[in-house]
Amino acid sequence: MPAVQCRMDIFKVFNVEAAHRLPHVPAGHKCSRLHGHSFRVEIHVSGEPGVDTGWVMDFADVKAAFAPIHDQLDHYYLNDIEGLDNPTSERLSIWIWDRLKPALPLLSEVVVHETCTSGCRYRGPSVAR
Ligand SMILES: Nc1nc2c(c(=O)[nH]1)N=C([C@H](O)[C@H](O)COP(=O)(O)OP(=O)(O)OP(=O)(O)O)CN2
Ligand SMILES: [Zn+2]
Repeated sequence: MPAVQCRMDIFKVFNVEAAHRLPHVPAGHKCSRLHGHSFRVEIHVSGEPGVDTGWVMDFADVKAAFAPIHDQLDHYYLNDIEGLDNPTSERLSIWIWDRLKPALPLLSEVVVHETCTSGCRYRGPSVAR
């Protein structure tokens, strides 16, 4: 009998206060104006819990990996940040993934909640065929 596989997804949630505007929306669109959000960012990590630790990885290590990214975003005007000149939820998810993945190889998903009712879920680049 093969050992039971127990792949799990763990996550940690971070708050990012930031301002932005969307430069490519049609004239008169509300998001062309400068405004701010309390972004909620979920960082998901997938793997098998260790036999002894009982965890996929320590939540504190997820927090430590995300800290430099949080520092670059929190209380900033996102459009000023390199690579975020058009800071949609989609672009922000990719931006976070690209910077976090090297430090967090088990990263499986980045979720950006821009408001209580809208956001983006990104699971990394599609595999080229
Ligand atoms: N696909 C996307 N659409 C929109 C984005 C985005 O990043 N990706 N962003 C915005 C705006 O930045 C806006 O702040 C959020 O839009 P919206 O959900 O319409 O905000 P509301 O709070 O007004 O939504 P309710 O309908 O009142 O819940 C727009 N679109
Ligand atoms: Zn917005």
